[in-house]
Amino acid sequence: MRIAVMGSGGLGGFFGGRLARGGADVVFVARGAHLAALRADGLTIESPEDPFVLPTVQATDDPASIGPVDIVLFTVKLWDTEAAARAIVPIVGPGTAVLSLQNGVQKDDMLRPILGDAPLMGAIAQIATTIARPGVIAQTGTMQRLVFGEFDGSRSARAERFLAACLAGGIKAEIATDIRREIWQKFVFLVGLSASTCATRSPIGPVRRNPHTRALLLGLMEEVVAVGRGHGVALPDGFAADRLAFIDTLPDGMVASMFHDLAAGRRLELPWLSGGVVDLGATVGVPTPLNRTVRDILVLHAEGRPA
Ligand SMILES: NC(=O)C1=CN([C@@H]2O[C@H](COP(=O)(O)OP(=O)(O)OC[C@H]3O[C@@H](n4cnc5c(N)ncnc54)[C@H](OP(=O)(O)O)[C@@H]3O)[C@@H](O)[C@H]2O)C=CC1
Ligand SMILES: CC(C)(CO)C(=O)C(=O)O
Repeated sequence: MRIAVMGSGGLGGFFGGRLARGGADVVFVARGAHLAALRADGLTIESPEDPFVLPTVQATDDPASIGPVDIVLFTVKLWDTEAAARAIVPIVGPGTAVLSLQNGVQKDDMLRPILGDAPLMGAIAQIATTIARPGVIAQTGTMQRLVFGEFDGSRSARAERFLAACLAGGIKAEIATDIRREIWQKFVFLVGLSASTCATRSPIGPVRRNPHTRALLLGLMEEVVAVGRGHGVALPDGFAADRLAFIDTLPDGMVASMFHDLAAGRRLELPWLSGGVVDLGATVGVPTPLNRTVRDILVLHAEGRPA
């Protein structure tokens, strides 16, 4: 199976590395010092449960040079989506599936005008990874799960083939029957975690223990559920409370990736997290005052600190 990883950072480097280890023919699209390191020294995955090194990998900054592929793992930050989507047009053939593992619920709608409906397969990733240094991806914790599926709910041959490639590489993967709901379910949790930890500048432990911030966390997630339902997604009753119970099982020091970006003065995916909740709420008349407040508190940091 020939796979291109469009954006070989924390997420793409980790899953692309495991797919290559499992025997897939993987080409990593990267740039700058990270690309130079991948070419010179291969890819290193630092992980508490399963570290490994691929001494040589195929890496390029020019997707057009790759030729048609079976799968594109689309793993750039959300602000790079349109440019990266245009760059992969030459490698998307009639049988190619494009899986955006990005966060948020608007990602596939951003890809659709550029790539069309047919290549898109829905997907979510549950993992915590980052580029530790050029050529090196670090995984925090041991959680790793990849869920994907066709938007029409069918169990397609291309999804089955990709599942087999994932399992061969040691990825905990599964095919979903309702991938849109899966994407929203992750969104509920992620918006709660990112908004509450970033707004309070605190990891999740203290947030969930204090009654005021606990209520804020629950309220943020309840708004996402209401917006999702407004958009026709069958999120179950009590789903926000269910996610709060899940959050109670996380380590005290857990934060969202947006917290790391905020702390480091990097650009934020805020417009597609709490900002996305506000925008999508407005289109269906669902009020989102808590997410609006978080967005408005953080918006001055959304472009990152000037260099
Ligand atoms: N990391 C994680 O644990 C998780 C991340 N996600 C989501 O996945 C997405 C990706 O996140 P993450 O992997 O952390 O981000 P990273 O910044 O680590 O990786 C993205 C990589 O793509 C590169 N890139 C962007 N555009 C191009 C281009 N045109 N050509 C070549 N390389 C390009 C970036 O390069 P440069 O640095 O030069 O911009 C960067 O190396 C986000 O939406 C995030 O929310 C979801 C679940 C977990
Ligand atoms: C919460 C987590 C780590 C789950 O994958 C995530 O997606 C993020 O912080 O961006």
